[in-house]
Amino acid sequence: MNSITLRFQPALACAWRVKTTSSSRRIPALQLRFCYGVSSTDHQPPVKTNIRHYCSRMDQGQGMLFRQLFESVSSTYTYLLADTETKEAVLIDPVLETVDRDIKLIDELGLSLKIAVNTHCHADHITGTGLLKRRLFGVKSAISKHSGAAADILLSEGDSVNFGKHCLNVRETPGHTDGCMTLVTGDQTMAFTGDTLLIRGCGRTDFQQGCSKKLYKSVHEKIFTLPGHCLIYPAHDYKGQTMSTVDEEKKYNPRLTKTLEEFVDIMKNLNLTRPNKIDIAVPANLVCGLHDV
Ligand SMILES: N[C@@H](CCC(=O)N[C@@H](CSS)C(=O)NCC(=O)O)C(=O)O
Repeated sequence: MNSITLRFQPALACAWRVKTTSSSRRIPALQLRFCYGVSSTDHQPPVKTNIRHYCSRMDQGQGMLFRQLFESVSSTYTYLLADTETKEAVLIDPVLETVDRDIKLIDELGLSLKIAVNTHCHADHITGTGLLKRRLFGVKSAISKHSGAAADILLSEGDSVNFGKHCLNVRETPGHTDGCMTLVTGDQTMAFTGDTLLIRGCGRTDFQQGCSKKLYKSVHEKIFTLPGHCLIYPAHDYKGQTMSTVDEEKKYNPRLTKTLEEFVDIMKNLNLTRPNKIDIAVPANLVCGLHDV
């Protein structure tokens, strides 16, 4: 079992003492444009999303800061989690175009970003991980070892990503891709499901290493076995939904409440168009979103 503990790494601790504040860790670089727009999937009505920069939800009362951030072109959620005492932070699924926003927030909150983790090798947008590594001193990238992507930390089942007194435990949930993971907080109150489980939906299984049987098994064995009150935070939502719970999805998910055979049939007939950016996003994400990082 591989535990990525941030607090006690001597090399990093030394680096932090030299570079005392999070803003001093910044490396000035690219000016990125914010993109706002309209997003949709084929089978869902388009939703105008340009009024929402991000939504937020604060603190479970356990000394954990939590923010849900939104990128409106790819309808991607990025999640910022931090220990309110040590200020160590983790970012889940950052997007290239919103790196400036993320760095600004991290600075404003006085946090020190330690790990930028991707729940899988995304096909619809380029990850912000590489640029974050370039812009913020000491940030490590992380992704599943089954993703085939390069990163500083290659995660697998049972590993944990620690930030201060908090942690995210890795559950491998293949199906949308082979390297999909769900990250679960130590107290099992929050699960970051990537594209494995979406709110009242799930990730498509028609490209990369997609397999609907694997996805069904992953959801039923690794997510639906979490406590019913565990909050579900997906990597995308195309309808403005922000969160769900295990109990809700077990009851109301129109795909995953079906039998395996019915599910496979539903997934075969989604008829979704290929993501617009797939041909640039996948090769870029295999190298952390940027070459030479
Ligand atoms: N139109 C978007 C892509 C939308 C899409 O395919 N979303 C994926 C997750 S990102 S690879 C998905 O699994 N959707 C499942 C669903 O039921 O919508 C674009 O061009 O980027």
